[in-house]
Amino acid sequence: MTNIVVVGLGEMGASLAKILTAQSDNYVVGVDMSEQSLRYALENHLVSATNSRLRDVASQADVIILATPVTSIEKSMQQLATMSLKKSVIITDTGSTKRDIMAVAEQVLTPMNMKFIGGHAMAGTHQSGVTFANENLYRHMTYFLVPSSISESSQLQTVLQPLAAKFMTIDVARHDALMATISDVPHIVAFSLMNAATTQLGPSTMFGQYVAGGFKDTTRIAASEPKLWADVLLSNKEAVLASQTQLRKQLDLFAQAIENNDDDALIALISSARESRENL
Ligand SMILES: NC(=O)c1ccc[n+]([C@@H]2O[C@H](COP(=O)([O-])OP(=O)(O)OC[C@H]3O[C@@H](n4cnc5c(N)ncnc54)[C@H](O)[C@@H]3O)[C@@H](O)[C@H]2O)c1
Ligand SMILES: O=C(O)C(=O)C[C@]1(C(=O)O)C=C[C@H](O)C=C1
Repeated sequence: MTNIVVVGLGEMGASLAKILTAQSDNYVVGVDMSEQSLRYALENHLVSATNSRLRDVASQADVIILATPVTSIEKSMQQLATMSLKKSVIITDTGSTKRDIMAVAEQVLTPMNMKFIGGHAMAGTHQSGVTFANENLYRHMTYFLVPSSISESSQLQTVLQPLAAKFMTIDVARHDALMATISDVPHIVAFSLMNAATTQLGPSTMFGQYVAGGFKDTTRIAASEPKLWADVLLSNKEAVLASQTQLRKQLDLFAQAIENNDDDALIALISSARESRENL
């Protein structure tokens, strides 16, 4: 029997818990600060048992999965470093950025000989909370793994095999630079588009009836959880700011071309984007 503790029963954690609980050789304990989420998880068989305190269940765990916002993941890692855990325990997380989390791992877990493997699935949606548990969330999706200096990922991959994800080992710097461009700045763009629209048009209830696919597609992720995204953006500060500079340059190129009535420049900019999007 593999004892798995999942901390944070939101979309990512509850989906993991649901898939792992369905395996008869797993015993999955869900931990969350929301009593309501714990009750929902138990009633809907997403977990085998629940507890509101990591401290009460960590010592029995073979695998601990931290699936809360990034700053809470770091706090849990610091708490785990002070606890008496199984020697063989594997600790992992689901955080969207890896630099700060891996730094905490090396700072507090490695000295205690606790193995940590950073995890991040390129899955999920703008929705949050336990009711969005989805057993197909990870299927065929890229799942990045970042082992610490004393760990390797094969054992964790075996435990997570039921997710049917595509596991890929990656180094921290490459991961976070990639995320800045393909996930973090796109969220900033969606938040900014939404705020720019309401600044110009008033509350979205005033213009919602007129929007079609263009606005809906480009702003879906503006409905994401604020604390989660504040944590992501601040934990990938340098890469996000660098990527945002590139975006600003692109916006300036469009502004210039429009200002100059430069049809050729606009067509070149749009054609280049169109070709890249078609080849995505
Ligand atoms: N949503 C996505 O698209 C996505 C994708 C990949 C990775 N992630 C990462 O996975 C993590 C979880 O994201 P999510 O979308 O599942 O979030 P979520 O908002 O759906 O769920 C977070 C859960 O953590 C609980 N929680 C928060 N702080 C806690 C604490 N200190 N102790 C116990 N429980 C706590 C909340 O009650 C909630 O149930 C984040 O680090 C996020 O960056 C999210
Ligand atoms: O599809 C969405 O709603 C997402 O935001 C998923 C998404 C992304 O593509 O940026 C969000 C955060 C990541 O950590 C991984 C995936």
